[in-house]
Amino acid sequence: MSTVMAEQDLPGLLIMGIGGTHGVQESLAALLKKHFSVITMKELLENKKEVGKKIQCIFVSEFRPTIDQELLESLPNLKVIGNSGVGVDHLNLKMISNFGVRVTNTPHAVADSTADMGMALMLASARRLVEGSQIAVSPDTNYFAADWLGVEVTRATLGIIGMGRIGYKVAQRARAFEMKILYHNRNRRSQEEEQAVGACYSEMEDLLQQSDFVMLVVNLTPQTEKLIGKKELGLMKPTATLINISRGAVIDQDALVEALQNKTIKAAALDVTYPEPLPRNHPLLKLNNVIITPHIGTATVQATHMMAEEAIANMLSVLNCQPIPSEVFPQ
Ligand SMILES: O=C(O)C(=O)CO
Repeated sequence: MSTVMAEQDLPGLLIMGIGGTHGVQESLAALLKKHFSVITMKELLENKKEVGKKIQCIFVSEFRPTIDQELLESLPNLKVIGNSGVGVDHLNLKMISNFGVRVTNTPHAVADSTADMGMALMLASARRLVEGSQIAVSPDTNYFAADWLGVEVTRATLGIIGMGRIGYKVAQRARAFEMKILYHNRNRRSQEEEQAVGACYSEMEDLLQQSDFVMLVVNLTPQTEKLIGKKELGLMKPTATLINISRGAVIDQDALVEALQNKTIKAAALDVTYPEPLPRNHPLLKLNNVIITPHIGTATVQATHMMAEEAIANMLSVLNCQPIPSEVFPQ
């Protein structure tokens, strides 16, 4: 007897995202279809009453759509929202939990690609890659590298703010560049963990004063909103670079613009901004000491697949009443 469930017997899963015809890349839709009867937003909107009853899970892919009260009211059998990604600041956790719905995230799948992105931004900013690329393709071929010298990250001091999974992976990578690594975190890492990557715990103020590169890797919470403002930027060296791979709102962006314009700090490299994308007339887009990428920390073939796999495992655990690998709770 076959143990493969017929499509109509699989739990209904709503995909919320904007890529491809299913709301995610086709390859991810195929992965999800092995375990779920996949329903698109369009199908739900066409027949809310009937289709709504079938949905037990929502898979939130990369584009952070709104999950509001009205949507939750239309899904009486919803049990879990499987977020693809670690940050859940786009979800109203309290409101969702009032509906008895669990929320899960994917902290393991995102760690390597996001840490790589932090390193990529640090190196790109230090070695002025974006400017270099523009010069290389410009009509003016009469350029001198000596006019736009970069700096080396090797043996420089890196201050990591937020030493969770991603922060720690950044430290592992930075060690290969012989960097002096300072970190600040709510909870200090064990001595063994610190020694394994050669990282020293530091108070925020000391970290900001001593680092050549400051990298933000914290979750966005009410405690970390505008964690880096005028005062903190003022503590940084005028030769220092601020790198953000967490969330845009962790920085007071007006203060950052001012600090970059006044050369309080040398440069910024941001994978995240507030809002995303920035309005095209935003002053950050006019500065040549800034690199901005469009929140692509996990935009790799490998990470998107691992995130889907981690989210699937989380959602199936909820449906099967098993221990949930990565559940997120309201604060
Ligand atoms: O996983 C997330 O939430 C990210 O934003 C990674 O860049």
